[in-house]
Amino acid sequence: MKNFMDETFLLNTETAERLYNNYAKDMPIIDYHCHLSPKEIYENKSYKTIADIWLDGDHYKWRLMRANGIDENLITGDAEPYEKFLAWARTVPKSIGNPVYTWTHLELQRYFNIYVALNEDTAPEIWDRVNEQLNQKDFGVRDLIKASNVEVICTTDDPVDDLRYHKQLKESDFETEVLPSFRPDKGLELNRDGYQEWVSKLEETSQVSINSYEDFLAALDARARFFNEIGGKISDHALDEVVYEETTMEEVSNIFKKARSGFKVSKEEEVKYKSFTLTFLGKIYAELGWVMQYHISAQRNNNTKMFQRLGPDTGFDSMNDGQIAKPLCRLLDALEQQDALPKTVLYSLNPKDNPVLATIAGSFQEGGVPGKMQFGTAWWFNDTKEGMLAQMKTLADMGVLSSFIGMLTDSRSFLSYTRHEYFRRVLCDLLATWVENGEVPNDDELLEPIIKDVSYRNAAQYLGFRKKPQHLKV
Ligand SMILES: O=C(O)[C@@H](O)[C@H](O)[C@H](O)C(=O)CO
Repeated sequence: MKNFMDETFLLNTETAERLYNNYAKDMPIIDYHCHLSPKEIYENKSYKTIADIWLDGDHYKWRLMRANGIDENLITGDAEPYEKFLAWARTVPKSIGNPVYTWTHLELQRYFNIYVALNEDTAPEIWDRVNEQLNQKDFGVRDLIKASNVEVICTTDDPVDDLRYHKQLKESDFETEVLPSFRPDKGLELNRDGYQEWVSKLEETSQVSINSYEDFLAALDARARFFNEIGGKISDHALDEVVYEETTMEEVSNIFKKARSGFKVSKEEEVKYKSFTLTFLGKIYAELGWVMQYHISAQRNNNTKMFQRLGPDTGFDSMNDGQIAKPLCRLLDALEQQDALPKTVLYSLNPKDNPVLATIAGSFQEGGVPGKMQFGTAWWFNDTKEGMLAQMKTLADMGVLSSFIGMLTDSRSFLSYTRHEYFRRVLCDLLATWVENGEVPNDDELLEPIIKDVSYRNAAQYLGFRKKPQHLKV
């Protein structure tokens, strides 16, 4: 029997241990999608307690605590940090099998050198030992990022954001690149509250007077180029449902005018507006050489009472089960027909879509760009051992696993980089299984480059971070 989460954790054969320790373990991290605050990175925020860094914004933990019957006051309410930590310590042992159980202990091990299981009995000691370290001078978020060997962080940013902290970080001596991702969701949701205010902010930040849909597009273009100047290389869209209908600039201009006059537009009009706007944005991304990410099939903010109380991204979301294949293919094909399909990463929150996305990606690959179209890593409810295995097996079954750009944290916590270790262990154990079963030669000349590419080098190449010579040394 193995010891609890020892150095062979998730590595079930000597082959797996060799592959992970020799080729994955020490690779740098490129975290190309997360929700960390660039302000907190710039200010090198430090935390007083483990409750602050663990429980202040991580809705993965909040969901588990609710499922364990913990009162909301001890989750997002005004309970004392120590009481919230004890409530989490009561929840962790109940959550065996959940990745957050594993990540909790990986984080205790990797950042605080604590190798005991967290529960009510060990909580007081862990609270004291962790907080003592957090209050030392070299435990700011920049120290945590550096200790995690992170080379690039792509945050998620609204086009109307002034990116002041990205600019200041770029001018600072912080070695990790912190780059903005262009996330224009609020400009696509013209029937949602806040759309008019958002367009006004877009007008102000782009300095483009928006009196027509063409002006609106020009303003979006201006902001994308601003992001590009600051070093942005990636965009991101939440397509909770995928829609596409042929339309024209004239038709959508009239829809835009109707929306700007304060009227709700019909579902058909919304679809046409989104279709034309997404196609326009895709062309910009292609011209700038950016990567375009589509995060598909989230069903968000299901609990109205809690959405009104806590807002979005607070643990009340689920998978959507919409049909995505046809509209997604039509959207991508519209760009491809104009030779304007950018490098694209397709994620779905519903694993029923895994083979759909893997085969759609295969419909739009292009010579000269290995893995141009990516079936993206297991996302959100799927970034579990089984979810990662399912995604990589589907990709291997239907595409080229060795071109995969690998894992991201998608997190709001500065301790989440252990998710890359978790992923790399799952990857190496998967390849080792194929070797042990005789499906793949036990040949490190074959296996080493694949592991290093999927763990790090593909993301560096795909996102255009390859220019740093040290990238090529690993
Ligand atoms: O980018 C998204 O839409 C999601 O990742 C969302 O931010 C969600 O709250 C999340 O962080 C899941 O990991």
